[in-house]
Amino acid sequence: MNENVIITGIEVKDVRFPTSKSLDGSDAMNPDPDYSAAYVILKSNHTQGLEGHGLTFTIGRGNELCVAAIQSLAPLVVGKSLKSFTDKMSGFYKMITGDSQLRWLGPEKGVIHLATGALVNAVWDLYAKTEGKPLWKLLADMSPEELVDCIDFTYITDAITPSEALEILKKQESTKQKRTDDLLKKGYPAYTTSAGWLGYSDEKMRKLCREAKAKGFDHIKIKVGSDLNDDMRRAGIIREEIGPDLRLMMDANQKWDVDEAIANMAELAKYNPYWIEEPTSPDDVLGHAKIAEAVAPIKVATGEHCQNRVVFKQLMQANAIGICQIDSCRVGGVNEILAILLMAAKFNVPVCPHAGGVGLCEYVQHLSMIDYIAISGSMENRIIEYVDHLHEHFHDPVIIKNGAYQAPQLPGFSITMKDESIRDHLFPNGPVWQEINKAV
Ligand SMILES: C[C@H](O)[C@@H](O)[C@@H](O)[C@H](O)C(=O)O
Ligand SMILES: [Mg+2]
Repeated sequence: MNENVIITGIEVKDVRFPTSKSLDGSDAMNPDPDYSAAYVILKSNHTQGLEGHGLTFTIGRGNELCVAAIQSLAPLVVGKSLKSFTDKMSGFYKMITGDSQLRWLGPEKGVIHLATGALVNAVWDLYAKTEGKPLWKLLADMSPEELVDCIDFTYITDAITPSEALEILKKQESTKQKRTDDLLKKGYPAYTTSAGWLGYSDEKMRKLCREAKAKGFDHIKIKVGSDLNDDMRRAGIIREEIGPDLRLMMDANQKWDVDEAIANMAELAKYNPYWIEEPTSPDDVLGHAKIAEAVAPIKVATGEHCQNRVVFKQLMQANAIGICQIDSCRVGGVNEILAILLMAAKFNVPVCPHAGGVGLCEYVQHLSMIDYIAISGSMENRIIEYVDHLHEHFHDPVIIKNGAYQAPQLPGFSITMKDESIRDHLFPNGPVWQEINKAV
C-alpha cells in the first residue's frame, strides 16, 4: 500500500556495457553499440526501504545527455507523495511532460522523452512494488476506468476517445481471468534476434540459428541494409538453417530511402520474410505507407524509434504500419504505452515490442502481457522480441521456456539491476571501463 510513501530522493547513473567488443547488437545503422542505460533510482520513506527503478536505453555515447535530462526532471517527483501520482496517473504523466520550460526541449520526443520514459517507469516500478505485484498484474487488476485514467489523450482523440478506449477494455474485462490463467500456464511467445546481428560471421550465425531452433524459437530476425548482395547471401544461409516453414523477419534499421526499400524488398522477398522492420526514417509516415503498399503481403514493422503516441497514431491512420513495435522507454513509459496499445487494438495492428537492448526484454514482457489480458485480448501474430544479452545483471531476469516468456512473479517492473553490475559498469570510472581505457 502506498498511502504515506514519499519519494525522498533520486540517484541517476550512467551505466554502459562494452557490447561493441563482441558486436552483439550490431546492425547496418549501428555497427558498434555499447548497450547502455541512463538508470534511475527513486528513494522512498517506505518502511521496507522500497525503491523505484527505471532506465532508458541508449547505445553508448550520449548516455550522459539522458542522465542530465533525468536530473532536470527530478524536481518534478522528489518530495512528492506516490499517492499524489497514482491517484491520477494521467495527471502525473501530463505534469512530467508538460513542464512549461522543459517542454520546449521536445515536446515528447528526443532526449527529454527518453528521460521521461526512465522516470515514469521508475514511478510505476515503485507503485507495483508497494502493491506487492509484478507490473503486468497491477495493470491487469485495474478496472477499465482506472486504466483509461492513466492515459493522456491529448492529440489522439481524433483516433481514439476515452469512451472508445473504455469500450475496448470493457469488452475484454469479463474474460481477463481466463487469459491470465492461460498466460501463467503457457507464457507469451518470443522471437529471437540474437542469431542475426550484422557483425556475426556466417559460422556463428549458422550455429546460433541451430541453437535457437533447438530452444523452441519458431521466429528468427536478421539484420539487413548493408549491401543487398550480402543481405541476400545471409538470408539464404538462414533459410538453409531454419527451413522454409519458420518465420524469418528482416530489420533494416532505417538504412534505406523509400524507393530503395521497395526495390530491395522485391529482391529479398525471395526468402519469404514475414516483416521488414524500420525500412526507412522512423519519422516518414507517408514513406512507410508507400512501402507498406508496395511490399504487401510482407508487413512493415516499426516503432523502436517512433517518438510518441502522435506518430504511432498517424502510422496507423495511414495504414503505414503492419506490426506495432512499442518500445518501453523511447516513448514516455507505461502511460503512453497504454495509449498506443489501445490505438493498436482499435486499428487491429498486432503489437510485437522492441527489446534489442539492455533491460528491454525485462520491461516489455509486462507490456505484452497486459495487452493480452486486458486490451487486444489476443496473442495471434504477436511475439515479443528476445535478445540473449546482459540478463545476468538483473534481479528478476526474463525466463524463456520453449520459446516463450514466462510471466514474472516478483513485485515491480523487473528492471532492478544488481548493485554490483551498476557499480562495475559506471561510465567512465567503473572498473570495467577503467580496464578498457587502460588497454587503449
Ligand atoms: C542497436 C540495436 O541493437 C538495434 O539493432 C536493435 O535494437 C534492433 O533494432 C532490434 O530490433 O532489436
Ligand atoms: Mg529493430
